[in-house]
Parts: sequence; structure tokens; C-alpha cells
Amino acid sequence: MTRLSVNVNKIAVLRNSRGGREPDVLRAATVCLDAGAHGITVHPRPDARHIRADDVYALARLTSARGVELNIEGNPFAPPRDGYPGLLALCEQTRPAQVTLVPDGDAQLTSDHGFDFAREQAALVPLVARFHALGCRVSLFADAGADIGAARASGAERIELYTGPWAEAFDAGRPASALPAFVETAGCARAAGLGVNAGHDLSQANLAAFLDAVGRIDEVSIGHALISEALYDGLETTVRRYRAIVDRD
Ligand SMILES: CC(=O)[C@@H](O)[C@H](O)COP(=O)(O)O
Ligand SMILES: NCC(=O)COP(=O)(O)O
Repeated sequence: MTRLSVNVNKIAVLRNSRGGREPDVLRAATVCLDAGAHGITVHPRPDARHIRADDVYALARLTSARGVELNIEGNPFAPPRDGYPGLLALCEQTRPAQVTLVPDGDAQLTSDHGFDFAREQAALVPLVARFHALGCRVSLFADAGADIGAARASGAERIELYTGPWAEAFDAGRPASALPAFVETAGCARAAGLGVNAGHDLSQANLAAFLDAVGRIDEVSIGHALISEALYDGLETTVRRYRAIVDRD
């Protein structure tokens, strides 16, 4: 069964635009869980453009009380700064069930690539071990076509397939062009004993075709499209629709 983790970054974007408390990240996360989301994802960034450390602490309390997964994403190499304690410290303080390591820099508008595992394996091995010591499952952000052997050697339990190229190909009306690399990489990962997550720009339009083609995906984390769709249809209805998609096989 594919599990749905709702990324609530975009709720914080809207809240931060006025500096007040609304929309309330915790309330939105609660609505998502009540509607059937299996977990909550956040990707706090060092510039605190959306999710802040305090949000992570509050969401950790919520998810722990509800017995559901909190997935914290971030660049483990980004140094702490004012208002951002760093990914390792955040995980030490909140003990999320899963941490997703993403190799992106502050200047990026959003995540747009996975790790070069062969190059970064030596740096990842001790880091993965430190997250394990905190009790976190570790997932590594990976491009379709990534070196799965090197990813496996880092000690992580899962990869998260970066699905931006899938969404782009789907929008451009040539979905079949993107699929073979995802199918191949997911297959190699599963054969190597890794779990496979997927995320970035997944939407109600493109999710079912992706899951149908790529096979067993342990978890999808979805934020931008889901929150956008919720503006039209409501958060509860939208989460229920995603659940219907991930539940249908
Ligand atoms: C890791 C990933 O795929 C990103 O989609 C991310 O979680 C979204 O981050 P932003 O909301 O900052 O664009
Ligand atoms: N890991 C991907 C994620 O959390 C959400 O990405 P997006 O749906 O906001 O593009």
C-alpha cells in the first residue's frame, strides 16, 4: 500500500506572507490527518521561507500524539543559522519517524535534483548513521537513473524518487518518455532491498499514471499541487481524493 504524506510547507508560505498565525499549519495538518493522510511532511529551509523550527516542534507533538509519521526533509550539510538549528539538531529535538536527505542549496527555488551517490557516499555514510542513532528511518532524494548500489551502500533504508521530470513530461503530453528511467530505478532499488518513496510536483492529474507504471511505492509526499487544489475544493476533500488514488491498488 502506498502511504500519503501531506507536505504542509505551502500553508506556512501563506501564513508568513502576512506575519500572523493564519493559516495555521497545525490546524491544516490536523485536517489532513483527519481526512486520511498517513503522515505529514515538512521541508524547513535554512532561510525559514516557510516552515520554521517552531512549526516542526508543534508538528512533532501532533504526529506523535496521533501515532503517525512525521517526515522531515532537508539538506544535512546545510549549517545552522539564526532560526534554523540544522537538520540533525531538528531531528535530535523532534525524533521524526523518517528523515529525507535532500542535496539542495538555499538559492534553489525548490528541490530539483537528487544525490550524486557515488560522489557523496563517503559523506553520507556517517550522516545516515547519526540519523539512525536518533531512531529515524533515512530516505535519500534520488534522480531516476541514480546509482542505486552507491545509495544502498550509504546505509539508508529508502530512496525518494525525485518526480519533477515525471510531472514535466506528463504536462508536456509525453509521459511515456519519462517512465522507463523511473521504472528501472525503482526496480533496482527494490531489488537492492531499499524502500521507494516518491515526490515532487505529484498531483491528482499525474499520480495514478505514475503509480500504475512504477509499481510498489511505499510513500508519496505531496504539497504544492495538493494545497493548490485544496484552494478550489477544500483541504479535506482534496486529501480524500488523494487517498482514493493511492488506495485503489
Ligand atoms: C524534497 C522535495 O521534493 C521538495 O518538493 C520539497 O519538499 C518541497 O519544498 P518546497 O516546498 O520548499 O518547494
Ligand atoms: N518530497 C516531496 C514533497 O514533500 C512535496 O513536494 P511538492 O508536492 O510540494 O512538489
